[in-house]
Amino acid sequence: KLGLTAKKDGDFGEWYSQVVVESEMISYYDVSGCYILRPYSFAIWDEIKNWFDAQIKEMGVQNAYFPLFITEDVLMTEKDHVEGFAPEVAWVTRSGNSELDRPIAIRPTSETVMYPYYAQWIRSHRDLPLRLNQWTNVVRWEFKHPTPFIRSREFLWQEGHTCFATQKEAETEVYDILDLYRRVYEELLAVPVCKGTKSSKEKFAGALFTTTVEAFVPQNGRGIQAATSHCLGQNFSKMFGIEFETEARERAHAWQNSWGLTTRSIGVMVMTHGDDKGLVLPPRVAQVQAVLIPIPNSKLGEEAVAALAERAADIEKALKAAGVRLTVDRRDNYTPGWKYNYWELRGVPLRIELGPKDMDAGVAMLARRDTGAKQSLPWDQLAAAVPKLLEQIQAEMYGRARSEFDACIERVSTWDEFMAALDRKHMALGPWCDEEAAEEDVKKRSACKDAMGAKSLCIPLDQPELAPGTLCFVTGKPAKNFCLDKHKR
Ligand SMILES: O=C1CCCN[C@@H]1CCCn1cnc2cc(F)c(Cl)cc2c1=O
Ligand SMILES: [Mg+2]
Repeated sequence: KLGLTAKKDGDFGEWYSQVVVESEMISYYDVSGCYILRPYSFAIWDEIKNWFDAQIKEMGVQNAYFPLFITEDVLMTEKDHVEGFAPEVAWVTRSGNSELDRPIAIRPTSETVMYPYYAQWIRSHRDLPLRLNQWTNVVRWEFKHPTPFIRSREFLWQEGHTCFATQKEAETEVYDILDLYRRVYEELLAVPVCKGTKSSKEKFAGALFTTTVEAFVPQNGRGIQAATSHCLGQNFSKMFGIEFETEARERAHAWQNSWGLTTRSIGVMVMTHGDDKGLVLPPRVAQVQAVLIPIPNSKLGEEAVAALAERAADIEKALKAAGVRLTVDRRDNYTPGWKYNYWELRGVPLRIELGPKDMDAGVAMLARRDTGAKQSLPWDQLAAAVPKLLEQIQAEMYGRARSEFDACIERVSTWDEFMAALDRKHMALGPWCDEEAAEEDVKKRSACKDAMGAKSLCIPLDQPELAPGTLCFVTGKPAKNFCLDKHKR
């Protein structure tokens, strides 16, 4: 069975689920909230991992691996840090048929696993900076509706945990990493994001401040936290005793950061670019960037069949030599039309047709997956043109998504304008006093029968001009900055 029955502008959730399953990215699994990442989606995680890993290694970050398990005592090192999260911690309580005398937690994140050892390893300023990262899975037994890639009880991520001697070094890294996250989304996944700082209510309680890249799904008006980079200050180093002797022979607590990007990024890419025919993959992360489909004409003699096979082999060789990740679909048990649907469903950025007319004319017909545009090219121009066309597709996919994202942000200065923007499933960028009371107020006043009110996504790093005397659109107090909000559903 090929193709989708749901429409992206119809039942979005059903459309999304069909796309990720029919394109063979995901299989549902018999433990609820868990999914199988099949090769087609794992290849995208590989691309993201290869790029990001090379970047952080260039910054001097090293990879390591810490255990999956956390003892109850260690997890509870900072009771109030954990208490809000306690319901989502998964525990091992027995092995075989013998109960463990103390339950052991499965890591939901690794601060409490790593930091007691950071305290052992860091003694002197010479041991700093210590910058470790791990590519792992984590488990959070969430009860909200699970969605492939977006919210699952086990997911893959990288978690970076770094220690510095000074606040300045730590803060610089927070923003360096945040920009790498922006680049993962904008340059690899062609997904626009907004860089910002979380409000005090939305930030991670253990952090001094939290920075984030926020994505947006116009179809359902939902903002999505796409990655996060925290400055932890000295909160955790004081909690875990990560102290060092400074050059002036004084004792000081390390300044720490932690930062994470998860497989949610794949889901955001699917939601942003997919259409009613299925996936649309950005060429940078597409395992198959182009598929060549030779179309034999059974009426012609075997010399035509041989010529087609030879030409296909020539084109394959030339494009692979040009660095194009190409597949040739030579299956003789499917029609060309069937193959077109098959590769469109899988979002392959470029189809190259080689039919009888093309053979006569010495050309190949190129069809773009993102726009459907077709163009024919002489064989000897393919090796130069196809890589450029793939780059053009990447840039235009980003450009279209960026302008749609920007069109979904409405500047507001009054409560009514704020509610109107949210009701249009847009984000609202408004001047506010940046106080928790204002956020509580927004959440309560905006909660109407169907939506659960609004929440703030972030305080964008890139702030509009705040005219003196501008008032908070919620409390009427003097505004401090602009905050980006969206409907919570
Ligand atoms: O977001 C990141 C980036 C990567 C490293 N970690 C931080 C903070 C994670 C917050 N957080 C998030 N979720 C959690 C869930 C839990 F069950 C427990 Cl016990 C703790 C947490 C928790 O601390
Ligand atoms: Mg959570």
